[in-house]
Amino acid sequence: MNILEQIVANKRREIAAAQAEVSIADLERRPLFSKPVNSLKSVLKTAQMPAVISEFKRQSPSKGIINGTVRPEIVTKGYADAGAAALSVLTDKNYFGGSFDDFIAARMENPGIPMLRKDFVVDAYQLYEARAIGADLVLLIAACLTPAEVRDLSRKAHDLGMEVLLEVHDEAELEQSLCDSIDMVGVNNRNLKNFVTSVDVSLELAGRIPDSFVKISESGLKDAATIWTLFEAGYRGFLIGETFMKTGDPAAALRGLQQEIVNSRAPKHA
Ligand SMILES: O=P(O)(O)OC[C@@H](O)[C@@H](O)c1c[nH]c2ccccc12
Repeated sequence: MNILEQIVANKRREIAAAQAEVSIADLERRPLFSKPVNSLKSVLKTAQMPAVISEFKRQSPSKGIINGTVRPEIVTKGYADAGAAALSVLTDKNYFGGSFDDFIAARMENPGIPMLRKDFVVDAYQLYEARAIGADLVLLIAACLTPAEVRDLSRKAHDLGMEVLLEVHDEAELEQSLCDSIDMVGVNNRNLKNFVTSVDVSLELAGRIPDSFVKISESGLKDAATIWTLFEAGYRGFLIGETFMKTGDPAAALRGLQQEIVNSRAPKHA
Protein backbone atom coordinates (compact mmCIF):
# COMPACT_ATOMS: atom_id res chain seq x y z
CA MET A 1 0.00 0.00 0.00
CA ASN A 2 1.26 3.49 -0.75
CA ILE A 3 1.02 6.10 2.02
CA LEU A 4 -2.26 7.54 0.76
CA GLU A 5 -3.85 4.08 0.77
CA GLN A 6 -2.57 3.49 4.31
CA ILE A 7 -3.97 6.81 5.50
CA VAL A 8 -7.36 6.07 3.94
CA ALA A 9 -7.49 2.52 5.37
CA ASN A 10 -6.73 3.92 8.82
CA LYS A 11 -9.32 6.66 8.30
CA ARG A 12 -12.04 4.12 7.54
CA ARG A 13 -11.28 2.35 10.85
CA GLU A 14 -11.43 5.68 12.69
CA ILE A 15 -14.76 6.53 11.09
CA ALA A 16 -16.26 3.18 12.07
CA ALA A 17 -15.14 3.72 15.68
CA ALA A 18 -16.41 7.30 15.76
CA GLN A 19 -19.79 6.32 14.33
CA ALA A 20 -20.19 3.66 17.01
CA GLU A 21 -19.65 6.33 19.64
CA VAL A 22 -21.26 9.53 18.34
CA SER A 23 -24.40 9.54 16.24
CA ILE A 24 -25.17 12.03 13.49
CA ALA A 25 -28.03 13.28 15.65
CA ASP A 26 -25.49 14.01 18.42
CA LEU A 27 -23.27 15.91 15.97
CA GLU A 28 -26.24 17.93 14.78
CA ARG A 29 -26.86 19.07 18.35
CA ARG A 30 -23.34 20.50 18.83
CA PRO A 31 -23.43 24.28 19.25
CA LEU A 32 -21.12 25.02 16.31
CA PHE A 33 -23.19 22.89 13.93
CA SER A 34 -25.59 25.68 13.11
CA LYS A 35 -23.18 28.61 13.08
CA PRO A 36 -23.28 30.77 9.94
CA VAL A 37 -20.68 29.73 7.36
CA ASN A 38 -17.88 32.07 6.24
CA SER A 39 -17.48 31.84 2.46
CA LEU A 40 -13.97 31.47 1.08
CA LYS A 41 -15.17 31.34 -2.50
CA SER A 42 -16.63 34.83 -2.39
CA VAL A 43 -13.40 36.23 -0.92
CA LEU A 44 -11.22 34.57 -3.57
CA LYS A 45 -13.48 35.37 -6.50
CA THR A 46 -12.82 39.07 -6.21
CA ALA A 47 -9.25 38.90 -4.85
CA GLN A 48 -7.01 41.54 -6.43
CA MET A 49 -3.93 40.14 -4.71
CA PRO A 50 -2.74 36.61 -3.93
CA ALA A 51 -4.77 35.33 -0.94
CA VAL A 52 -2.87 33.14 1.50
CA ILE A 53 -4.67 30.24 3.18
CA SER A 54 -2.48 29.57 6.20
CA GLU A 55 -2.23 26.07 7.58
CA PHE A 56 -1.75 24.80 11.11
CA LYS A 57 0.22 21.56 10.66
CA ARG A 58 2.22 20.00 13.49
CA GLN A 59 3.73 17.14 11.51
CA SER A 60 3.39 15.26 8.25
CA PRO A 61 4.34 11.85 6.88
CA SER A 62 6.91 13.47 4.59
CA LYS A 63 8.56 15.82 7.09
CA GLY A 64 7.98 14.20 10.48
CA ILE A 65 7.59 16.72 13.31
CA ILE A 66 7.48 20.24 11.85
CA ASN A 67 6.70 22.08 15.07
CA GLY A 68 6.09 20.29 18.32
CA THR A 69 5.41 23.19 20.64
CA VAL A 70 2.89 25.49 18.99
CA ARG A 71 -0.61 26.26 20.24
CA PRO A 72 -3.36 26.37 17.60
CA GLU A 73 -5.26 29.31 19.10
CA ILE A 74 -2.12 31.46 19.22
CA VAL A 75 -0.80 30.56 15.77
CA THR A 76 -4.15 30.91 14.00
CA LYS A 77 -4.99 34.22 15.71
CA GLY A 78 -1.58 35.42 14.54
CA TYR A 79 -2.30 34.21 11.01
CA ALA A 80 -5.64 36.02 10.97
CA ASP A 81 -4.11 39.24 12.32
CA ALA A 82 -1.35 39.01 9.70
CA GLY A 83 -3.98 39.01 6.93
CA ALA A 84 -4.58 35.35 6.10
CA ALA A 85 -7.61 34.97 3.80
CA ALA A 86 -8.50 31.67 5.47
CA LEU A 87 -7.19 29.06 7.88
CA SER A 88 -6.58 25.38 7.30
CA VAL A 89 -6.29 23.12 10.33
CA LEU A 90 -5.33 19.46 10.11
CA THR A 91 -7.63 17.13 12.02
CA ASP A 92 -5.95 13.83 11.15
CA LYS A 93 -4.20 12.55 14.27
CA ASN A 94 -2.15 9.53 13.25
CA TYR A 95 -0.25 11.02 10.32
CA PHE A 96 -0.46 14.78 10.91
CA GLY A 97 -0.73 15.13 14.70
CA GLY A 98 -3.96 17.08 14.35
CA SER A 99 -7.23 16.82 16.27
CA PHE A 100 -10.73 18.20 16.66
CA ASP A 101 -9.41 19.98 19.75
CA ASP A 102 -6.89 21.87 17.59
CA PHE A 103 -9.61 22.81 15.14
CA ILE A 104 -12.06 23.95 17.78
CA ALA A 105 -9.40 25.95 19.63
CA ALA A 106 -8.61 27.78 16.39
CA ARG A 107 -12.32 28.19 15.59
CA MET A 108 -13.16 29.76 18.96
CA GLU A 109 -10.38 32.30 18.58
CA ASN A 110 -11.29 33.18 14.96
CA PRO A 111 -15.06 33.14 14.47
CA GLY A 112 -15.18 35.29 11.34
CA ILE A 113 -12.58 33.78 9.00
CA PRO A 114 -13.19 30.85 6.61
CA MET A 115 -11.75 27.64 8.09
CA LEU A 116 -10.96 24.46 6.19
CA ARG A 117 -11.16 21.08 7.89
CA LYS A 118 -8.04 19.47 6.44
CA ASP A 119 -8.47 15.72 6.53
CA PHE A 120 -9.09 12.71 4.33
CA VAL A 121 -12.83 12.78 3.80
CA VAL A 122 -14.15 9.47 2.47
CA ASP A 123 -17.54 9.24 4.21
CA ALA A 124 -20.50 11.58 4.64
CA TYR A 125 -20.24 11.11 8.42
CA GLN A 126 -17.07 13.22 8.34
CA LEU A 127 -19.03 16.10 6.80
CA TYR A 128 -21.31 16.13 9.84
CA GLU A 129 -18.20 16.08 12.04
CA ALA A 130 -16.75 18.99 10.05
CA ARG A 131 -19.90 21.05 10.51
CA ALA A 132 -20.02 20.14 14.22
CA ILE A 133 -16.50 21.49 14.85
CA GLY A 134 -17.34 24.70 13.00
CA ALA A 135 -15.73 24.13 9.60
CA ASP A 136 -16.72 26.43 6.73
CA LEU A 137 -15.28 24.24 4.02
CA VAL A 138 -13.99 20.73 3.47
CA LEU A 139 -11.33 19.20 1.29
CA LEU A 140 -12.20 16.36 -1.06
CA ILE A 141 -9.10 14.64 -2.44
CA ALA A 142 -9.72 13.20 -5.91
CA ALA A 143 -6.90 10.68 -5.47
CA CYS A 144 -8.79 8.83 -2.76
CA LEU A 145 -12.37 9.10 -4.06
CA THR A 146 -14.32 7.84 -7.06
CA PRO A 147 -15.97 10.51 -9.23
CA ALA A 148 -19.36 9.38 -7.88
CA GLU A 149 -18.10 9.82 -4.29
CA VAL A 150 -16.83 13.30 -5.11
CA ARG A 151 -20.23 14.20 -6.50
CA ASP A 152 -22.21 12.75 -3.59
CA LEU A 153 -19.93 14.14 -0.86
CA SER A 154 -19.78 17.59 -2.42
CA ARG A 155 -23.58 17.75 -2.69
CA LYS A 156 -23.90 16.62 0.90
CA ALA A 157 -21.39 19.25 2.04
CA HIS A 158 -23.50 21.88 0.27
CA ASP A 159 -26.66 20.55 1.89
CA LEU A 160 -24.91 21.09 5.23
CA GLY A 161 -24.03 24.64 4.21
CA MET A 162 -20.29 24.18 3.66
CA GLU A 163 -18.14 24.92 0.62
CA VAL A 164 -16.01 22.34 -1.15
CA LEU A 165 -12.39 22.43 -2.22
CA LEU A 166 -11.59 19.61 -4.66
CA GLU A 167 -7.92 18.63 -4.64
CA VAL A 168 -6.37 17.27 -7.80
CA HIS A 169 -2.85 16.38 -8.76
CA ASP A 170 -3.11 15.62 -12.47
CA GLU A 171 -5.24 16.03 -15.56
CA ALA A 172 -6.98 12.67 -15.25
CA GLU A 173 -8.17 13.45 -11.71
CA LEU A 174 -9.33 16.88 -12.81
CA GLU A 175 -11.26 15.57 -15.78
CA GLN A 176 -12.88 12.68 -13.95
CA SER A 177 -13.75 14.38 -10.69
CA LEU A 178 -14.77 17.93 -11.50
CA CYS A 179 -18.52 18.46 -11.18
CA ASP A 180 -20.80 21.42 -10.63
CA SER A 181 -21.08 20.97 -6.86
CA ILE A 182 -17.39 21.87 -6.49
CA ASP A 183 -16.63 25.46 -5.45
CA MET A 184 -12.87 25.63 -5.66
CA VAL A 185 -10.20 23.50 -7.27
CA GLY A 186 -6.93 23.05 -5.42
CA VAL A 187 -3.97 21.78 -7.38
CA ASN A 188 -1.65 19.96 -5.02
CA ASN A 189 1.95 20.47 -6.03
CA ARG A 190 2.80 17.52 -3.78
CA ASN A 191 2.14 14.05 -5.09
CA LEU A 192 0.50 12.34 -2.09
CA LYS A 193 1.77 8.97 -3.23
CA ASN A 194 5.48 9.84 -3.23
CA PHE A 195 5.66 13.37 -1.68
CA VAL A 196 7.53 14.95 -4.59
CA THR A 197 6.66 18.69 -4.82
CA SER A 198 6.76 20.78 -8.00
CA VAL A 199 4.90 24.00 -8.84
CA ASP A 200 4.97 22.91 -12.47
CA VAL A 201 1.94 20.79 -11.55
CA SER A 202 -0.07 23.97 -10.86
CA LEU A 203 1.27 25.72 -13.96
CA GLU A 204 0.42 22.78 -16.21
CA LEU A 205 -3.12 22.35 -14.92
CA ALA A 206 -4.07 26.04 -14.68
CA GLY A 207 -5.40 26.33 -18.23
CA ARG A 208 -7.45 23.15 -17.89
CA ILE A 209 -9.57 24.31 -14.97
CA PRO A 210 -12.69 26.12 -16.23
CA ASP A 211 -12.91 29.76 -15.14
CA SER A 212 -16.10 29.11 -13.18
CA PHE A 213 -13.99 27.43 -10.48
CA VAL A 214 -11.79 29.43 -8.12
CA LYS A 215 -8.22 28.13 -8.38
CA ILE A 216 -5.96 27.43 -5.42
CA SER A 217 -2.35 26.23 -5.55
CA GLU A 218 -1.30 23.97 -2.67
CA SER A 219 1.96 22.82 -1.08
CA GLY A 220 5.64 23.58 -1.39
CA LEU A 221 5.12 27.35 -1.72
CA LYS A 222 7.79 29.55 -0.15
CA ASP A 223 8.39 32.78 -2.04
CA ALA A 224 6.56 35.74 -3.53
CA ALA A 225 7.98 35.37 -7.04
CA THR A 226 6.48 31.90 -7.43
CA ILE A 227 3.18 33.09 -6.00
CA TRP A 228 2.98 35.95 -8.51
CA THR A 229 3.79 33.56 -11.36
CA LEU A 230 0.91 31.35 -10.23
CA PHE A 231 -1.35 34.41 -9.80
CA GLU A 232 -0.64 35.34 -13.42
CA ALA A 233 -1.63 31.79 -14.38
CA GLY A 234 -5.02 32.29 -12.72
CA TYR A 235 -4.55 31.09 -9.13
CA ARG A 236 -6.09 33.25 -6.44
CA GLY A 237 -5.56 31.20 -3.28
CA PHE A 238 -2.27 29.79 -1.98
CA LEU A 239 -2.31 27.08 0.66
CA ILE A 240 0.85 27.23 2.74
CA GLY A 241 1.78 25.27 5.85
CA GLU A 242 5.36 24.16 6.31
CA THR A 243 7.03 27.42 5.27
CA PHE A 244 5.31 29.08 8.25
CA MET A 245 5.10 26.20 10.73
CA LYS A 246 8.77 25.30 10.60
CA THR A 247 9.69 28.72 12.01
CA GLY A 248 9.49 29.68 15.68
CA ASP A 249 6.79 32.24 14.89
CA PRO A 250 4.50 31.08 12.05
CA ALA A 251 2.43 34.29 12.04
CA ALA A 252 5.57 36.42 11.69
CA ALA A 253 6.62 34.23 8.77
CA LEU A 254 3.25 34.88 7.11
CA ARG A 255 3.63 38.61 7.73
CA GLY A 256 7.06 38.51 6.09
CA LEU A 257 5.73 36.70 3.05
CA GLN A 258 2.77 39.11 2.73
CA GLN A 259 5.26 42.01 2.75
CA GLU A 260 7.33 40.27 0.08
CA ILE A 261 4.19 39.73 -2.02
CA VAL A 262 3.28 43.44 -1.84
CA ASN A 263 6.85 44.60 -2.48
CA SER A 264 7.37 42.35 -5.48
CA ARG A 265 3.98 43.09 -6.99
CA ALA A 266 4.31 42.93 -10.76
CA PRO A 267 3.97 46.41 -12.40
CA LYS A 268 0.84 45.42 -14.31
CA HIS A 269 -0.97 44.92 -10.99
CA ALA A 270 0.04 48.34 -9.68
O1 LIG B 1 3.10 22.47 4.08
P1 LIG B 1 2.95 22.86 2.64
O2 LIG B 1 3.96 22.21 1.74
O3 LIG B 1 2.91 24.36 2.47
O4 LIG B 1 1.51 22.30 2.17
C1 LIG B 1 0.31 22.73 2.74
C2 LIG B 1 -0.86 21.86 2.22
O5 LIG B 1 -0.98 22.06 0.85
C3 LIG B 1 -0.62 20.37 2.53
O6 LIG B 1 -0.56 20.23 3.91
C4 LIG B 1 -1.70 19.47 1.96
C5 LIG B 1 -2.30 19.60 0.75
N1 LIG B 1 -3.20 18.63 0.54
C6 LIG B 1 -3.22 17.83 1.62
C7 LIG B 1 -4.01 16.72 1.90
C8 LIG B 1 -3.85 16.12 3.12
C9 LIG B 1 -2.91 16.57 4.04
C10 LIG B 1 -2.12 17.68 3.77
C11 LIG B 1 -2.27 18.32 2.56
